[in-house]
Amino acid sequence: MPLNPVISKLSGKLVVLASASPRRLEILSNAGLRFEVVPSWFKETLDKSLFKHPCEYAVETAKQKALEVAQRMPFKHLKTPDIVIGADTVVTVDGLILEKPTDKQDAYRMLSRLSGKEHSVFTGVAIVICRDKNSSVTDYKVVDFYEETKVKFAELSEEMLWEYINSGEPMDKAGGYGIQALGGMLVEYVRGDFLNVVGFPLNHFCKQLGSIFNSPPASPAHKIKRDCDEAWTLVNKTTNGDVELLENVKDDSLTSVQEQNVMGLEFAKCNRQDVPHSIISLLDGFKVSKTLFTASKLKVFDVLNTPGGLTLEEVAGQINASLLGTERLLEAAVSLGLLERVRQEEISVYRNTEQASRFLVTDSPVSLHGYILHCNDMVWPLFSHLESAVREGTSQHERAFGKKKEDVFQDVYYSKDEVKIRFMDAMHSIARVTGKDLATAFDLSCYKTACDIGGCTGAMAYEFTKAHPELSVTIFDLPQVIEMRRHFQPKENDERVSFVAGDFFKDDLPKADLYILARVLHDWSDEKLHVLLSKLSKMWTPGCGLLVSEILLDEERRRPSRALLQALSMTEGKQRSTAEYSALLDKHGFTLKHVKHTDNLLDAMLFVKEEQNDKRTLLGCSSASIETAELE
Ligand SMILES: Cc1cn([C@H]2C[C@H](O)[C@@H](COP(=O)(O)OP(=O)(O)OP(=O)(O)O)O2)c(=O)[nH]c1=O
Repeated sequence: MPLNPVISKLSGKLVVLASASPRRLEILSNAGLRFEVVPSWFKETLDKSLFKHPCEYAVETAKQKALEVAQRMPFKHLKTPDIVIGADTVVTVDGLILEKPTDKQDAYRMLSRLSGKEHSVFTGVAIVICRDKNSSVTDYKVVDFYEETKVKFAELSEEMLWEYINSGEPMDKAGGYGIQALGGMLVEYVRGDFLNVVGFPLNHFCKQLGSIFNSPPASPAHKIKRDCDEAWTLVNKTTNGDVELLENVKDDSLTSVQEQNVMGLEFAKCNRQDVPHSIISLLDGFKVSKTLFTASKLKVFDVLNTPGGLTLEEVAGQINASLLGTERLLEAAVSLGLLERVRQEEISVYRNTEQASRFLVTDSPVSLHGYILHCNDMVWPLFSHLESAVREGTSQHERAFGKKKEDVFQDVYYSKDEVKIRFMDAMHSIARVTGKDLATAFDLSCYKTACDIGGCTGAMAYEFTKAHPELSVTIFDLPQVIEMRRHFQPKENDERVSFVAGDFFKDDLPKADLYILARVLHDWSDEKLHVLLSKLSKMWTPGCGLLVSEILLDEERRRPSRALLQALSMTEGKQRSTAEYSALLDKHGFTLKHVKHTDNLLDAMLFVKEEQNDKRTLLGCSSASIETAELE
């Protein structure tokens, strides 16, 4: 009697392991599974930057490995497998994904990065179920999942490192080590499934097989909480009634994983059903935000922007704060992955993680510092009156800032220079982080002049001119904003960027081929927007385009929660879905042509006006770009 009844269900089926890994072969055959090995030819070259989380990268690679074998076998091996199993193991540390080292130097870089630290090992697994529909067509269903294990390395001396590298063991292993052999000596502790580190999460795999092959799940559906978004989208698209049970818990599982991820807390440990992990994370969310705000306000990330890092005493001295308070702040920031603590010559020093250096240091080109301070100084006080906002259905500016507000932009935010600059800095941060993605979201080669309405400091405009050498951009914003923009002079001077002062609700807009409305529409009610959109519509000439950038809600208005949370403190505007924006603009004759979900803070939509049937004249773009401009 095999230990796991599911394994026996596979007897008589052609099961294929799409992997050359001897470790996977050993783990699965030790479990009593009978299978053939057909190594995958899929090259592990997916663009890592396209994945929100390393687990998604590992899962997608595993899926591609398995599908490649499933599709090749009927032709090359002249038989169709029943099940193909693919897997991919990656090590993640400091926001980086480490795969197999390319050479000894690469192994050295990986291992010295892991030295003295805890890291995560993710194995993504894909189970492809193949069914011959007829002699020439095979139907594939994919179930995928991942497992995370935490591993802590001891401090490794140079001598140990090189001795281990010269043993040859690191070269075919993710992260450059093999925990099951000599590499085991480098490890202080392991949290989670050991076999997952070795390359295959056997326990989780058996549970998944149980779900697929009809045996009732070992416990209620929540068992699958650790699966990621991609996996269940696929299940949803491709599987039959058996797996719909899993699909039903999709939303719960996503909420749990996503919310925890957003807060920078550890990934859900969802094996325990009796602990409300996701609720605890939500409960702690405000502490997480405030830790980030405080560290940013005290310029901890600027102070730590030095190559070697600083001791606690040095940081406390530089930020002029108490030793105990600084220690608590730094330790909390370490736990959130914002800082790391390493031992150097018997003393502990703190240093920025790569993410912090990139996004939290004030003078980084993509710094979020300005936006973080805005959240601390302007949004936090509003949220502390959320209960009143909900009861009254009104903005809480008066309670939070002691000032009645008529027009949020002119009265509260822009009343003092210091406040103006802080607000502009927030917009400037967001524009710098999102600008490149928005500028390259669509083929804009047919436009020569653009007008960025409410373009603030011009940070977005500079990204557009950088991406499009033929384009000139005029920023149209309030006179006070244009006057204050001198505080945000760009490093390089670009003569193709100019500024015009005016109020987009009252004054004439500059003439342009392309209008840009980035992060403007959500701030206003439909009624107010009709004023702006009518004006835009009147100035419209054939060939013009309108690029709208916002956080786009899904059609059920459930995600991303970032948009809905932002709405809680909004004044008169609202967050909208793509269809809602489309309907709003449609009233003024604008037709949505293309939508781009950028995976950045803002998404993009491109609108045109179809006054005649001849799209070519209207868009003024080449026929090739017209085809790609069709709505997805
Ligand atoms: C971290 C770690 C990884 N590994 C191995 C597991 C995997 O075989 C390898 C990660 O590379 P993978 O690309 O996941 O797998 P692979 O190239 O060996 O095989 P295939 O692509 O054909 O499936 O690293 C260990 O053996 N021990 C360890 O401690």
